[in-house]
Amino acid sequence: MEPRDQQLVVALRIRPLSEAELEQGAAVVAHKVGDQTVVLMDPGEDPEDTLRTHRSREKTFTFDTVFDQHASQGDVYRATAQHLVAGVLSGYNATVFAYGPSGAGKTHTMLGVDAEPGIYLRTLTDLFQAIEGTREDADYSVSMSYLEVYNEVLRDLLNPSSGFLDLREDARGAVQIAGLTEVSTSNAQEIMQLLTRGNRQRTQEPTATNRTSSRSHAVLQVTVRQQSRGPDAAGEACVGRLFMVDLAGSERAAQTQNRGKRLQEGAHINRSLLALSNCIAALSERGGGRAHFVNFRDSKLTRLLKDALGGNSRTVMVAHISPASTHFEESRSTLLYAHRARNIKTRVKRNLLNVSCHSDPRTDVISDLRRQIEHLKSKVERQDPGKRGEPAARDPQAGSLWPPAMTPTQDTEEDSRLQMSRIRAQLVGAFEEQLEMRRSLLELENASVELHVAVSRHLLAIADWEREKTHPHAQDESPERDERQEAEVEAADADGDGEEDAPAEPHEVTLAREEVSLLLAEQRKTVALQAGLEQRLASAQSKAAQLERLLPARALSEDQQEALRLLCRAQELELENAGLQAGLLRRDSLLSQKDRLLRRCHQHRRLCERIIRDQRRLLRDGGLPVPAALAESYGLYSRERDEGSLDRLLRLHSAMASSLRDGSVGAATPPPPEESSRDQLDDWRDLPCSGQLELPPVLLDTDSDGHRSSKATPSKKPGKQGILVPPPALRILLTPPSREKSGSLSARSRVSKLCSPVAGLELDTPRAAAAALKEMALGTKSIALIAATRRSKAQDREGASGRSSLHRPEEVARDPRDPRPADRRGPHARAGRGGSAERKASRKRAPLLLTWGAQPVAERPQPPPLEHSTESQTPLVPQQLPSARGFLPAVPTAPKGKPGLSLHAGSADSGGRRHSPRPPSSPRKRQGGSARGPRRPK
Ligand SMILES: Nc1ncnc2c1ncn2[C@@H]1O[C@H](COP(=O)(O)OP(=O)(O)OP(=O)(O)O)[C@@H](O)[C@H]1O
Repeated sequence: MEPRDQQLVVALRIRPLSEAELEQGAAVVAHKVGDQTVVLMDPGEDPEDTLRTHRSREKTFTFDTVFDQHASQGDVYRATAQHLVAGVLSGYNATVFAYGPSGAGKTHTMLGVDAEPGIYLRTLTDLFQAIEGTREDADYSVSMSYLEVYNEVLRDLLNPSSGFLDLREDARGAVQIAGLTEVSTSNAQEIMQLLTRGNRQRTQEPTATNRTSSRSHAVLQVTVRQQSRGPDAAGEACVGRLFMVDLAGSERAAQTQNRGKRLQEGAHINRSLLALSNCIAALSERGGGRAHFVNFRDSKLTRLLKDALGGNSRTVMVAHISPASTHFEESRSTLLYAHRARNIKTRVKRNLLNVSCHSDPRTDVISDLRRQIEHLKSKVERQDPGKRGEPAARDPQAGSLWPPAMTPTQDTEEDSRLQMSRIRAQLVGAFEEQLEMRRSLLELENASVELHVAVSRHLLAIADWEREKTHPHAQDESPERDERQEAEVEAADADGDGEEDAPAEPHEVTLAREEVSLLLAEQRKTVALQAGLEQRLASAQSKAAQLERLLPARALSEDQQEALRLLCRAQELELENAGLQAGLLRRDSLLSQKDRLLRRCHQHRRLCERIIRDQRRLLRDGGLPVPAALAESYGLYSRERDEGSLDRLLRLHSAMASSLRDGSVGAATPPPPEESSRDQLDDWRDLPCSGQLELPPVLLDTDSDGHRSSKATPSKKPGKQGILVPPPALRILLTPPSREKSGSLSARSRVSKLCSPVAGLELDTPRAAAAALKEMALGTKSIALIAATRRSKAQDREGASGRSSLHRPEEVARDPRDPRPADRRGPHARAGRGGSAERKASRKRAPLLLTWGAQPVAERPQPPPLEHSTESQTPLVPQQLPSARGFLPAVPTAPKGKPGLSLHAGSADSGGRRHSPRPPSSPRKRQGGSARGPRRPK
C-alpha cells in the first residue's frame, strides 16, 4: 500500500478561568470566534475593542478546531482522537499529544477526572469496543507501556524501580526503549488501572502556576497487533501503534518563581520543548515545500516523537491555553507554535507484516534458511556443465579469491580435493554454528515472551489490589453496599483504628511485587544476551559469506559440486526441522490458550450451577412459586445440559488437543461427562410456578471484563464471603498464539501447574484472589527459572561457538559426514558439562527443585490430575525436537530418555521461599478508602 501524506491536525482548547486567575482579577483575552478561530487580544490594548481584531492578523489564529470553556471532554475527544481508532486497528500509527504552558489543562484533556474522563480512556474504550466488533474476522493482541521523560532521562512508569531506560534506534531508524515494561491487556479498564498506578509515579510538584504541575512528559504507548482470519487474509498481519503524550508545561522562570530543583527541572522541560518547537518550525518549513534539516536528536522528547512529527503517524496536537490576561505571553507563543504545526505533513503507511516473514523469530529462522538454500542452489546451477568433472582453467579473478595457503599452485587433483574438503567442512561448521545461535535466539525469544506475560499478569494483579484498596467495593453497587460500608466504618472506629488502619497488603501481593523485580531482572539479562547473540550471529554470517566467496567461481571437480549439493541438502533438512519446530510450538501455544479458556468456561459454568441451586433452595425454603420466565430459563439450561452439547464440545477439544500434542489420536482419553450437579438441577419442575413473582436475585458476579452479570440479593446479606470476586488471575491474554507460549515452556508450565496445590482453583470466593496470586507466584518461579535455564543454555552454546568449526577446521574435518565437534553433537553430549556461573546463580535463585539428568518423563513423579482440566489429559510436549543433525529429518516425537528438567512445586515449598497460605487480609476492613483515596492522578 502506498504511503499517503497526512496533514497534522491541530486543535486548540481554551480552559475556563481558574479561581486563582479570578482572584487576581485577570481579564479574558482569548476568545473563540466560530468553530476554528481564536482571537487573542493584547491586554495592553483596549480589551473591549474586539472589532479591531480582524485587522490585527497576528492575533487571530485558525486551527482545525477550537474549543472554549464550554466544550466537554466528549466534544474534545470526538473532534480529535476518535477518528484515529479505526486507523490503529488497521495497522496505522497514530499520536495525540497535549501541548501548552503549565496549568493550561493538558492533563485534564488527556486523563480527565472520574466523572469526565479524558482522551486516554475514551480512546481505549472505543479501541476495545471496535476490537470486540471485529473479533470474528481477526485475532487481536493489545499491549501497553507507559514512560516519562524527566530531566532528559527516561523512566518506566509501570516499573519505576527499573531505573533509567536507554533510548536506541534500530537499523531501520525505529526508536526502541530497552527494558521498557510492556503489559498485555484485554480491556480499557485494565489499561486505566495501570495508567493510574503509573501516574502516581509520575513526577509532579506544586508550582506557582499549577498546584499539581507535571514535571515530566508522559508517553503512553498502546500497540495493537492484528492477524486476519479467513481464506482471503492468509498471512496478513499488521501492527498499529497509538501514542498518547501529555507534555510537561512550558513556563517562564520569571513567572513561576521557581528556585533550585524546580528551576533546573524547568530548564530541562523548556529545553526539550524548545527542541520540539525547533522541530515543529523546521518541519513546517519542509511542509511548505522548502527542504530543511530537522534535528530530532536534540532531546529525548523529540527523538521519541520523531515518527509522530515527521514520520509514519497520523498525528493530532491539542494545544492548550489559559484565557487569562495574566498568561498572555505563554498563550501567544503557544498559539504561534501550534499554528505553525498545521503545516506539518506526515507520510502514513500501513504497518503490514507478512506472517511468513514477520518478526516472529521462529518464522525468521525459516525464511533465513530458505534464503541460504536458494543462494547455494543457484551457485550449483551456475556451474558450467561443459566443465563439470574436470579441473577448471585458472581464472585469474577466481584464483585471486583463494588465500595464498589455498591457491592450487601444484594443481594436483589430490591437493584440490583436500582443499575442497576443508572448505566444505568449514562451511558446514559455519552453518551449524549459525543454526545453533538461531536456536538459542529462538529459545531466548520464547523466554522473553513468557517473562513478559508473567510480568503483565503480576502487574495487573497488583493493580487490582491497589484499586481494591483505594476503592473497596468499587465493583459492588448493591443496595446494601452503603449499609455495609457504614457498618464497617463504625466497626473500624470502634476499634479505634482511625486513619492509620489501612488494609494490610496481602502477602501474595508483596510476593507479586518481588516477582516483578525478579522477572524484570531476568528479562534484562535475557535481552542483553539476545543482543550479544544477534551481534555474534551477524559476524558469523559475514564470516561464512567470506568463506563462501573463497570458493572458485566454477567448481573444480565433482567433489566440489557434491560439497555444495550436500550443503544445500543439509540446509534443506535443517529448514524442514526448524519449520516443524516452529509449527509445533505455535500449535502447542494455541492449544494451551484454548485450554485455559475452556478451564475458565468450566469454572464459570460450575458457578452458574451453584447459583441456580442456591436460588432454587431459596425458592423452595420460602415456598415461593417459580416465575414463568425463570422456569423457562431453567428449562433451556437443563435441556442444553441433557443434550450434552457443551460437554461433547469440551471432550472433542480435549481429544483433539491430546492427539495434536502427541501425534496419536488414540492416546487421547476424553474426560468423563460431568454428572456432578445435573441431578440437583433437574428438580426444578417440583417447584410451584407463577408468572407474578420476581426472580430472587443472585449473588453479585462480575465477568472478566468487569461487566456486571447480576445483582446482589437483598434478602440475603452476603457479607464478605458472599461477594464474588471477579476472576483475578487467569486472564486470557489476547496475545497471538505464535508469541504466547513455547511448546517447551508450556509443557513445563503444565508440570508446575499440575503440581500446584491450587490447580483446581475455584473462583467463587474472595480467597480465590489470593489462591490465584499464589498460583501465579509459583508459575512465575517456573517461568523465571525456565528463562534462566534457557539463558544458561544459550550461554553454553555461545561458549561452544568459541570452539566452532569455523575457527578450528581440523576438528570438523575429522568425520566428513558429521563435521561437528563432539560437544555439539547432541544434548547428551552437553548434559555432563558443568553449568556456567550464570546457570548456577539462577539455580540458586530459583526456589523450585531443579533436576538435570536423563530422567524419562514417565519416571517423573506424576502430578495429581486437574479436575475438569483438559490439560491433565495431554501428554507433555518435548522441550525441543531432535534436530536434523547428521542430515536426517527430524520427527516430532516425545523424547524418551532425553535429559529432562523436573520441577517439583512441593519442593519449592520445602526448600525455597514459602508462599504463605495466609489468606489476604480483607481490604474491606475500612471504608474510609474512597475519602483517603488518591486524588485524581496526574
Ligand atoms: N477544560 C477545563 N475545565 C475545567 N477545569 C480545567 C480545564 N482544564 C484544566 N482545568 C483545571 O485546571 C487545572 C490545571 O490543569 P492541568 O493540570 O490539566 O494543567 P496542565 O497543563 O496539565 O499543567 P502542567 O503542565 O503544569 O501539568 C486543574 O485543576 C484542572 O482541573
